[in-house]
Amino acid sequence: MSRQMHAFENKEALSRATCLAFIALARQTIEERGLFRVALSGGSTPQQLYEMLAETSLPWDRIHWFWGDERCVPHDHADSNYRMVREALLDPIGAADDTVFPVPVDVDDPAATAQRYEATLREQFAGQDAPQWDLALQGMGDDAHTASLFPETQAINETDRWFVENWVPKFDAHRFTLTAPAINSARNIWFLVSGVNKRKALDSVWNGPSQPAQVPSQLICPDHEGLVWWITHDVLT
Ligand SMILES: O=C(O)[C@H](O)[C@@H](O)[C@H](O)[C@H](O)COP(=O)(O)O
Repeated sequence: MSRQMHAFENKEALSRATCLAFIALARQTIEERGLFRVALSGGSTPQQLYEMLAETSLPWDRIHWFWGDERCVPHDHADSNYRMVREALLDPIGAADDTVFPVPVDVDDPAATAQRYEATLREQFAGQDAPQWDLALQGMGDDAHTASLFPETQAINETDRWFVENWVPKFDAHRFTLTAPAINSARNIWFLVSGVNKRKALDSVWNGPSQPAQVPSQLICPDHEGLVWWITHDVLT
């Protein structure tokens, strides 16, 4: 597995660079295959990227938006990744409903929610062994989780399903997440990581012993060239 790392002075520079790279990749992909399918990360780091993308001009009708993970909350909840992306990007660009594929959260039935989204993904990526995203955007927590693959949780062991519910003891709540195989199948996987609080986690992912149960971001190791880490200098030891 080859992996690249680009380091930037601050989050604005990181967001601007990833925005330019996103535009280039999307244009090239749409030219070659007519459609660009991206699995979005939640959390706070990518929000500025989404806001910058909203100020650009792309063939939005040829971009399909999916979520790599979601919280077990209604779409209008402050913690919803869907709400964050809608406000930062999808509403400003006027994304058409048929290009947006949110996780259909039913807070009373997490299992059914995950099954329904899995069915959506298998429909959208029909005939594939795993969803071949053109781009999967990943964040990383200070515990080295990515998406909602948290240390010592059930979802990190899932290898057949593409999308699952995951009980996360630290939040005493369910989350929803792509499984590692359903992320590794992406043509391009970009981690966006910023903040001194991520330093230890990044070091454990890059330089530590292989222990994915405790360092879930180590599960993201595609067998191709497309893994790129976009980080700020403060994350480097
Ligand atoms: O739903 C989420 O929260 C994310 O998908 C999660 O995996 C996030 O990327 C990390 O927790 C980093 O979050 P920050 O970018 O807020 O540090």
